[in-house]
Amino acid sequence: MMNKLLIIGASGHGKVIADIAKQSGEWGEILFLDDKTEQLKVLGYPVVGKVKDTWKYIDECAFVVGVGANLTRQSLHEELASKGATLTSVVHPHAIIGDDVSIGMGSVIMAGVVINSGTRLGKGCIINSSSSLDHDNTLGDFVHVSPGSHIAGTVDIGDNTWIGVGCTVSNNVRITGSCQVGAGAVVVKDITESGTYVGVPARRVNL
Ligand SMILES: CC(=O)SCCNC(=O)CCNC(=O)[C@H](O)C(C)(C)COP(=O)(O)OP(=O)(O)OC[C@H]1O[C@@H](n2cnc3c(N)ncnc32)[C@H](O)[C@@H]1OP(=O)(O)O
Repeated sequence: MMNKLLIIGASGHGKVIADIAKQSGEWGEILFLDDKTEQLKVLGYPVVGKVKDTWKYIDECAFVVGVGANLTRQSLHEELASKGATLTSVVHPHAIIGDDVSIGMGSVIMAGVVINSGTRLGKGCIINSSSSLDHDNTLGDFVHVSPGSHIAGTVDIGDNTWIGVGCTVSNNVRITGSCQVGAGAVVVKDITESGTYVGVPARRVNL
């Protein structure tokens, strides 16, 4: 098994992934590729090049995309997959993951998360700090559940949907793909059309 982790993106989200990877104890070396930073090290880990340098590391590293924006994360993830890169998930040792939970490749599970049994996550998801997914949820690909959000049981969330910080989603609700659910929203009914939803109860807004 590879013991070098290469994180694409060295900004805030990438930095948190590096910290989780270190705490997991699973990686001997942690590296970044980043197109913007001029820093040689971030959080003490070397920035070894730009995203175009991926090919240099493809045989020796496992990869995870450390970009919060769902569509950008998806496109980088898919580019890596098409080049034959090994994509990996990163799970904080203080996340509680129940039995019969599946986590798609390239997903990141942060500190304080609880995921209960029967829940399925697609690839490239972010389950951010102190959020919870109760039993039998199904999340598509490249979903982001922001910090402190709570998703009750038997909820479906479609591809690329972003659940903002501090949201609540009631049980048995379906949220279609490509939605933004604003900070603090409470979703109590199915959301069947992509768009932005805010408030309590959550309603669609045209921003
Ligand atoms: C570790 C991390 O940091 S993970 C990232 C966590 N971040 C988040 O969860 C952020 C979630 N984002 C939001 O809630 C955003 O406000 C969005 C996506 C809903 C809307 O963003 P924008 O399109 O930039 O809207 P903007 O800020 O201009 O607000 C437009 C209007 O909607 C209102 N509004 C915006 N967000 C919300 C919200 N969550 N709930 C209620 N009203 C809202 C604003 O007050 C404003 O109203 P006004 O026109 O009467 O002044």
